[in-house]
Amino acid sequence: MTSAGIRPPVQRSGSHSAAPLSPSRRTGEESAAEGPRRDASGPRRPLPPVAAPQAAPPRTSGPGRPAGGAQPEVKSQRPEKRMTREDMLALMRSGGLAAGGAAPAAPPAARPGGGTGLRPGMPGRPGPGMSPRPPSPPGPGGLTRGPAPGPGGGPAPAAPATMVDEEEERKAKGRVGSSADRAGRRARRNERATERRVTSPMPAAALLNEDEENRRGSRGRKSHKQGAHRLAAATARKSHAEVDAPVTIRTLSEALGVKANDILRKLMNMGQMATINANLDDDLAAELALEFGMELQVIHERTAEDDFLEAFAPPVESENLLPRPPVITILGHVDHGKTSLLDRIRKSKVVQSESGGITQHIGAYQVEYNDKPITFVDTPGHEAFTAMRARGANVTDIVVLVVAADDGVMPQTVEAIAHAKAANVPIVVALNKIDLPNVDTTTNISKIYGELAQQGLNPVEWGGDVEVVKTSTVTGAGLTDLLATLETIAELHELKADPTRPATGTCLEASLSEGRGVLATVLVREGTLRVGDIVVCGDGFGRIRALFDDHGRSIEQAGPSFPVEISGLDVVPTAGENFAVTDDIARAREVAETRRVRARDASQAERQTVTLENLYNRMAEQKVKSLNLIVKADVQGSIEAIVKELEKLENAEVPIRILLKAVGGISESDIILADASQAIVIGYRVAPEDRAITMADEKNIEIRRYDIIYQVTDDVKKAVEGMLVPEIKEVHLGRAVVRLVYKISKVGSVAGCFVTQGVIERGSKVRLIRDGREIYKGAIDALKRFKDDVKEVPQNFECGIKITNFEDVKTDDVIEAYRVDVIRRTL
Ligand SMILES: Nc1nc2c(ncn2[C@@H]2O[C@H](COP(=O)(O)OP(=O)(O)OP(=O)(O)O)[C@@H](O)[C@H]2O)c(=O)[nH]1
Repeated sequence: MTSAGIRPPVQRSGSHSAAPLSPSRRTGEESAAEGPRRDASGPRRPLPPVAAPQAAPPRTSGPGRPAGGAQPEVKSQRPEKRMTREDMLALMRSGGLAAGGAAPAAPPAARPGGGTGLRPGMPGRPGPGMSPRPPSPPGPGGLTRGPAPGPGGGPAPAAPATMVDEEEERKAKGRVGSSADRAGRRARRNERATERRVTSPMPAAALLNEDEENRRGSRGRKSHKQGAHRLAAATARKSHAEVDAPVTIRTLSEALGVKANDILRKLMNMGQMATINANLDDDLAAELALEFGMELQVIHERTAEDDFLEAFAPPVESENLLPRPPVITILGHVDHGKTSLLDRIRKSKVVQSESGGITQHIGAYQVEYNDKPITFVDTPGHEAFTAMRARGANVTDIVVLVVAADDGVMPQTVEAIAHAKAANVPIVVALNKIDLPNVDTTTNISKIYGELAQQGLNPVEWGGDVEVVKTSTVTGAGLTDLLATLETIAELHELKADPTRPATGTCLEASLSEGRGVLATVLVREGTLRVGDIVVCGDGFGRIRALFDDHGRSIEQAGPSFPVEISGLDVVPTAGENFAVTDDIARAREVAETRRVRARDASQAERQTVTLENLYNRMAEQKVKSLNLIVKADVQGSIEAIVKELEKLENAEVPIRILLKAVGGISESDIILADASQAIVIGYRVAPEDRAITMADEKNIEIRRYDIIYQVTDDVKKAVEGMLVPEIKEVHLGRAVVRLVYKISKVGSVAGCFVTQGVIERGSKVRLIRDGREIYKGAIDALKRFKDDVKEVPQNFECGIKITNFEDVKTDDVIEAYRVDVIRRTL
């Protein structure tokens, strides 16, 4: 098989929109998107002793605060500690509240007189207590006044910095000038800082920069540098990013503005290891981007094939859609009369103008019934039928299942049923050879009806929905009924196509003929194929030199559902390949050549198939919609027992489809069916044939062998449970009211908050409530207490909150924090 098999019809138009975050990698209760949270099952931890006022170091008016000194400003013994303006400055200084940012090593001096910088009633912010002050030199103790950071806060990591700082740092790195130069630069910076102090109505950020300069000593330079990168990443955050395909960790890191190491860490959390230059598939890249709060668009260069594949877009409802003939495939057990049935139908129902003996030229033909054509595809058996489907070419609208009345349902009948069911097409049973004298029309037929019903084909006569037509290819009995039934079913399905489009369809068979070159029998599905059309078929292309119908007559054009033989392709395509007409020979060549290259690559690439373990992922990716099983067992009794047990696992959300249940070893046919149907093969006390093992290896089909029934059901149950959409439970954490909003350049709006209830946790989800109405839903990007990143802030404490991608936060807004628990469901 080449990469040229039928592909999904609609292709991207220049770019590929990243898929939404797939739940595939978040099994159970783990979900990185939910951010850090407590164990859903465990009781909430007691609030940390963040605010123990007794423990608070005393505050002094100077930068250095000797331990145990007086604490004149703090009169209240309440656990509440209001965050002062200095605190907030320190908070911003520490990296503007960037997630993962860290506290600076040293804060500015504490404000004499204290003050509650976050108090809403503060006159004309900044008020007296917040009057801009030049930064003080760092001192021991810094702003660690009041409650120490909660246990979650931990030791302050490396300090982040602003983009400006990063720029300075960059300059500093390449510094070659004299100390005089540096002094000059510093003077200019101080000048700018003074200007800012004078003119800025909200000098916090300005102060931050200046103070950053001041406190940046040789010792702090390294940590600053680390912090600068971190902040650069954080501040560069946006809600949308674009990256060219193929995406690597490196290019993704650049596009998102986050460190490659952080991406690698996320990947590791997902259980995947990668190197910085490893290619990521688009979905994974998008998922990783979402982990950093960004939507990712992967830009793919548009190729000739992308344009070409647009031809396969499904027909749009339009006035051009006209009824088309049904395409029928005949399947059944060996010797039950498939060929005879086809011959008989053809001989008796060929177009009247046909004269003389009938020679079947191609593997498909049309007959007319009630002046309407019906197309029959003459495939050599259900394996070919399924192999074609495995290539994505589901050419059949209806299957006629031939069952000999003297023989009944046989192993290959069962297989044929499975293949037809897997193709999801209606089945009409032709109960053949009813002319045979040993066929008792009552006993034999009701026995066969029972066998059919056992296979899920309940005859209409028994109140089911499967039409069974009694036929004889010897007498011709029932053939007209069969055609009438097929016509009715086709009408019910309203099969339509647009004959005005450029033709597309499927290659049914192909060969190389001496003198005539490459000949391919194709079935037109949409549009009209004409002599002279430029065609790409699989990895071949060419201009159609001649068209022949199923009687070998040269024709000029062929419409929907019409089988024709074409000549003019440059290479022999494989049965099941698609074809499409294009108007540009250069593009046709380009597409064909690209496909040849891809075919070579694809043969080396690993196939993505379904296993019991990866079912959940595949389902989440919408690549699998049910659990498809093929059950082969030693005896009928085992099958019945397994099926009965599996029925107990039935549920509406994850249908279990047993495509085939049969006695006997696992054959190649089973593997082909599994391949085409994304099914898992279950062998109960049976072994696979050698060729089946080889094929299963080649196609990466999972064969699971058991000898105890409960092991089968246990495994299947686990798989079904894994496929159930997990329960999403929202857990309220706490509320905080916004008392003051700081706009910090390159960081954005930081809400100075007071926690009124519960606890606010870093990484929790939030709702922003204004005047009783929810106006935004998002997540906490950073949570600070004074200068420190903290894991959580309990009731009656102040904190700084930066909400991811939200700048419109206002005083008196309420921030409601919650977490989302993803609970794995069981049956
Ligand atoms: N009496 C009787 N014999 C039939 C009928 N249909 C087919 N046969 C005979 O059954 C035998 C097998 O018929 P085929 O048409 O070759 O069966 P098949 O299913 O195509 O067989 P394979 O191609 O080998 O899978 C032939 O000898 C036919 O003449 C029927 O309706 N009545």
